[in-house]
Amino acid sequence: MISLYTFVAEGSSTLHLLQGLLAIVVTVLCAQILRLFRRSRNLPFPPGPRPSAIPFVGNIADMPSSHDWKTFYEWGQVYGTDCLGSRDQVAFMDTRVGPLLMVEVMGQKICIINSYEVANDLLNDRSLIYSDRPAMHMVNDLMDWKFNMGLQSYGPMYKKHRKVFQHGFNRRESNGYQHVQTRENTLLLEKLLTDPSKYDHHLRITTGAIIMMIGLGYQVVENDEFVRIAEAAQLAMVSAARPGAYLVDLLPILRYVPEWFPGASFQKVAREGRELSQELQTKPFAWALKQFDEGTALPSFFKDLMEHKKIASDDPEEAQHIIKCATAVMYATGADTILASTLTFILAMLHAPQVQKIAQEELDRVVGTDRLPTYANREELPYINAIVKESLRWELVIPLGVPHRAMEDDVSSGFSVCAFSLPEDYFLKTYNGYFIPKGTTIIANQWGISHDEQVFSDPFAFRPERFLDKESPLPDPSTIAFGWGRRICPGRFLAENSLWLHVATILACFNITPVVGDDGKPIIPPREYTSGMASRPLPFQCRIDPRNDAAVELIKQSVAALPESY
Ligand code: HEM
Repeated sequence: MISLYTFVAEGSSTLHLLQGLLAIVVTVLCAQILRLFRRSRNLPFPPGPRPSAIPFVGNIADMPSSHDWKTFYEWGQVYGTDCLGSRDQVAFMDTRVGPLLMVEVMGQKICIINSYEVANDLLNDRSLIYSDRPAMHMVNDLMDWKFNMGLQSYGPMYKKHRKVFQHGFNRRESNGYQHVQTRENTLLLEKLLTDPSKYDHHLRITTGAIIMMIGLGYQVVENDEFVRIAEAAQLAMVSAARPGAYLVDLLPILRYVPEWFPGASFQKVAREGRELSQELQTKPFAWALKQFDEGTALPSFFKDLMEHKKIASDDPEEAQHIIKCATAVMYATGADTILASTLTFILAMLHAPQVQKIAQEELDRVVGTDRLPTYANREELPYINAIVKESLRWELVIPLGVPHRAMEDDVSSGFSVCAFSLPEDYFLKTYNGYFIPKGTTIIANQWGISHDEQVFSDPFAFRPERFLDKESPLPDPSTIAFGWGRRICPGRFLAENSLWLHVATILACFNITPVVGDDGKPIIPPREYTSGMASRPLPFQCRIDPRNDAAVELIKQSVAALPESY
């Protein structure tokens, strides 16, 4: 029997035990709070413009309204040397455009990377923690672009979507589509011969035709409805997807504000974008499905996936949904990007006429003038290959890439010898002295990286020669222009194949020259580009004339030799 004394005694020892436990819990909690406090107080974030004194709004007033990549590059020059890090790191950072910056907008931290090394360190080497996407409420939720795996969070469903792209557009599969690119490109040469002033229109049709045939087995026609839908939907999306373009991305509650509410004009933009997105997802797919069911579908990415549904998912319904999304993504993103890079190449030929001459000399020497260059000549044409690289570097199709998101605090093991002493674990919690917390949006300023003059000297000049120096090779621009790590563009092999053929064959057959003004002087169009997630040259005039009679004859013969249809 327990006496009152024992009860009190046992009760008091239980009490002591509880007190002891409580003390431990409180100590652990305090330590955690202190750690968090110390982290937020002491661990420095990367440098950047000073935020507003008004709480929460942060750098909203500093954010550019267009061509953000140029502002971010300029910020790099201003804030570049404000860094911690090892002596080597300081020397490295002192001489460069600021490699890593941070701003905060409405509580959202945004890291901007201006350096190839930092982009590689974070987005390639640590892609395990940097492969997510920010939520992008305007585009994903309001405009219904959730179908686009390029904007999806990194998780099991995203991985299924990504797998079908890896399967369809790895290097070997992409090379399997060269016959489509060759045919459509030959038809492009004929159009350039007949009506050169509409070169941009012809290129638009060609890039659309290539993507529609490869994606769906669909042959485009003049004023094609599917091309129109894809272009309009894509345009709406890239305008809205620019980081910080819409407040709803930072204040998701605004999603519920009705369209009629004063100041809610973004809801109208969203509704129009949503209608286009829905057309994009359903109309071409319904056409392709009909062909497939009737047994008349031509070989394509779509047909291959329908015949091997298990690549997408073991569940047939889910598989069909993934295939529908993948084909819509393919023609929504594929055509415009290839078009933009080819337009950049044409603009560059006006800015660097000597490049054209050297390329034509190489083509005449290696390929001759009685046939068109083909993919089989690729290895033998280093200067043409260098023009393709320089076109991807000189101006970027997606200047800021697609934003990534840190899924964890970056706890790299970077270390440093500093002028002042810091706790031992300090550099275990930072990237070269800076702390990048979970949830930070990461923007790789691909335009800034490609114009870092410590890497690419005279970065604004179009100089393919820079890639011919075997002694000190430069980073390949395709390792910048197509993005990073696990989110790297899965269409890059296909895109490079298209761009290469456009460059090689256009230069083999035509001279690209400026139009001449009334004063008899050549008019070199300025390097002006559209703003948004994707960018392309503003419309410009140029002359595209056949090099000689032999070139005219060559194009005619090449077209005549094409098979009637696919
Ligand atoms: C010159 C042409 C192209 C350029 C410059 C380009 C560039 C890019 C870039 C920068 C990204 C973001 C990568 C990242 O998050 O780090 C991307 C993603 C993507 N691209 Fe491309 N791209 C091109 C052509 C294509 C083509 C032809 C296709 C389709 C076959 C395609 C399909 C995609 C897809 C599906 C994604 C999303 C990848 C993901 O989030 O996992 N792209 N592209």
